[in-house]
Amino acid sequence: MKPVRVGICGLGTVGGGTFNVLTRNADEIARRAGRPIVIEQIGARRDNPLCDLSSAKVTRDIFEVARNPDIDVVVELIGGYEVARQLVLEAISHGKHVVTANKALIAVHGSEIFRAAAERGVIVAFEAAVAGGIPVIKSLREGLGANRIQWLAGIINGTGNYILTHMRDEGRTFEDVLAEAQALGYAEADPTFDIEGIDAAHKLTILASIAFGVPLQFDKTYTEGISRITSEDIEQADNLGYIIKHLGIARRTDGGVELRVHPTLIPKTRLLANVHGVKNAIEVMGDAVGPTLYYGAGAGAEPTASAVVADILDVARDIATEHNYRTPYLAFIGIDDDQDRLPILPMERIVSAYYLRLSAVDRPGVLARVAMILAEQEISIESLIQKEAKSGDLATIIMLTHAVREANMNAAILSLEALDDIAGPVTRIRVENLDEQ
Ligand SMILES: NC(=O)c1ccc[n+]([C@@H]2O[C@H](COP(=O)([O-])OP(=O)(O)OC[C@H]3O[C@@H](n4cnc5c(N)ncnc54)[C@H](O)[C@@H]3O)[C@@H](O)[C@H]2O)c1
Ligand SMILES: N[C@@H](CCO)C(=O)O
Ligand code: NA
Repeated sequence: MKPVRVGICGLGTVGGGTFNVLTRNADEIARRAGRPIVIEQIGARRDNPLCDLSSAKVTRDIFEVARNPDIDVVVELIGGYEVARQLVLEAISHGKHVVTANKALIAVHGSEIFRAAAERGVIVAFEAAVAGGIPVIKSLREGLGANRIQWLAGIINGTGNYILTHMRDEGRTFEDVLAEAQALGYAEADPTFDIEGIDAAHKLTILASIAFGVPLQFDKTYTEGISRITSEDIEQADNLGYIIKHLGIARRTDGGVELRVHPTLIPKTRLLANVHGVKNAIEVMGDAVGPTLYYGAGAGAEPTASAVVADILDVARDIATEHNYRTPYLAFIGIDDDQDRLPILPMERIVSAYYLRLSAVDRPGVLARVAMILAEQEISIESLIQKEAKSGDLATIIMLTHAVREANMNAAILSLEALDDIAGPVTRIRVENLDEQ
């Protein structure tokens, strides 16, 4: 059987892992693909010391790989937006299938890329782009194909989860744990993408597109990072039975789709609350199957390579198929129905429960005034703790509320902050209550 010839562009963490997995497991992979998969050429600025390149053909020009007539599949692992976009479009225009781990590229330029691929009859596969080694794209596209997806919620950034876990368990500083995550190859080239939720928003955009058949709309995804989470909030959440995680939530409602990434209190009893370190997990609720959970390593050289190579395998199996009959990689391609027009909801229209932390002057009537403001906005309190201030005359009030529209909560917070009794800004963290809605 004719081999499938692969060109790898970018030989960093994921590129190196992909080279090593493809080389080490070549026999097994060939049996599964029904034909050998060979690395025909590598485009890299520099060699990777973790790879034995003694019999590899290496070029410093990645575009040479995209144009190489002896290559069937171009694997884009350079990251970033513009050069990656040009490289992928160049490969497609030369009739090559593409495998990429680049969520930024898919979330922002995906529509253009998938259209070009559909016109040329080639595949663009991106399993590694979301939650690293976890086959969540495959699960959504194939395994859950019968379902109307109601919501999905996931810890989809390994670096952020690694930081939250080690800060909480070992009391280490944010900077210290981030440096470790970078050294382990988990972080993006610009780690603010991880910390500020941009990377998770890229991934959520992709998941929502597949789950709900809506176009990729990264710019409409609400994005809030973890850099303002304090150890006090982590401790208070803990006392109340919750763990704070950085969650991406996509939920279908009658009015549209909620698409949001933010720190979230999750009850400790939920499986998602027990996903630690670089591990990711995505819970998907389908109307037929009910809740399902996908768990595994969300970043790292070989876990991510596992997904890259699985996509190469898929391409190898698919190569003989007439392209008009392929399952589109994003659900919306070729579909023009109502789902295409489901809007992404502005944040004011999402519904969530909340954790609030306030510093209040410790004097009679304060709680009544706080309760009045919440009542005016139809916010019902689920539990309330008031703690003596360590010094001075301030008390800390911690509240959990029932679910309410974000617009009502915004209005309540404005009124609370305007009270003379309340010192400083009100801390608000959303609480995961998808099962109750
Ligand atoms: N690291 C992870 O755990 C992980 C997991 C999932 C997805 N990803 C994605 O995989 C991609 C690669 O990430 P990485 O962690 O391997 O990054 P990396 O920085 O380790 O590797 C990128 C490599 O590409 C090379 N490169 C960049 N531009 C080039 C050019 N024009 N010509 C030649 N070489 C070029 C760089 O020199 C570098 O070696 C990114 O899109 C990232 O978001 C990474
Ligand atoms: N920087 C990303 C890599 C995996 O996509 C993360 O930490 O999750
Ligand atoms: Na994946």
